[in-house]
Amino acid sequence: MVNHLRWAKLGKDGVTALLVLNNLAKRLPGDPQRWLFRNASLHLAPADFVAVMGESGVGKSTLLHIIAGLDRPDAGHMTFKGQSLDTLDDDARTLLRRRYMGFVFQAFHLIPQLTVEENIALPWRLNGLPRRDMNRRVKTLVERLGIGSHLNAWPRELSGGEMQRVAVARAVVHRPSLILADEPTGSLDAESAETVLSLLREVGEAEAAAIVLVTHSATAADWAQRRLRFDAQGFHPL
Ligand SMILES: Nc1ncnc2c1ncn2[C@@H]1O[C@H](COP(=O)(O)OP(=O)(O)OP(=O)(O)O)[C@@H](O)[C@H]1O
Repeated sequence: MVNHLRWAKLGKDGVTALLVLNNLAKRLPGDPQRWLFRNASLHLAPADFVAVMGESGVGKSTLLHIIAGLDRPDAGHMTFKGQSLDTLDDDARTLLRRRYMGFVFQAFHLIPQLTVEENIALPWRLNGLPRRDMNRRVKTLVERLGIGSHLNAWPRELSGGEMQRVAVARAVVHRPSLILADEPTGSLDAESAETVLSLLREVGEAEAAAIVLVTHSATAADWAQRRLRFDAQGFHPL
């Protein structure tokens, strides 16, 4: 037990881990006799930027959901900021996710009843961060992402690429420690994709936030410091 905790807190180079996945496994949702993936082990330090590639359906989104506490593994262990996630209940996971994580969902998941500005500001408000700094933070992000003229629009009025950039702004607005981005450039042209990736990298550097970027794009993956392939046997260096 002591050894496990020591390993969880310190990487091989002695850097304190932000996130440690230790042999995570998940059964196939529709066929629990079979494994979707096994042996998923990963060590992320603050400011790490990792790209995860892999065939469609291997479980990359499922893995991100597990890291965020939106799904549970069927085996294995996880620690975040040195704390074991294995025994946390759903409320505690929600609090941890809200404060320390930012998630860019593949399907965006913007809230249709909120404007663009309200969607982006939501994590800021939910965390009770100082209101006086909120508008400036949102404005900086939307201008950087080229969606500044849509602040008062409803999500249904946006193109797919605009929705995706709103989702990116919402994922980073509260300066999370860990950004989980599921295909965050999938709906974007090359120039917008570059804007999004440079913003993610900049936020990562400024806040020492770690980034897990799931992508099918080799160009997008090139922005990361480390590239990994994910399959039914876990992670492999690319
Ligand atoms: N809620 C669910 N119910 C049933 N099956 C599911 C559910 N969620 C995911 N799956 C299945 O689990 C497998 C992994 O899905 P997942 O979305 O994690 O893969 P992925 O690697 O992210 O794929 P892609 O690259 O296409 O986004 C797929 O076979 C999918 O059909």
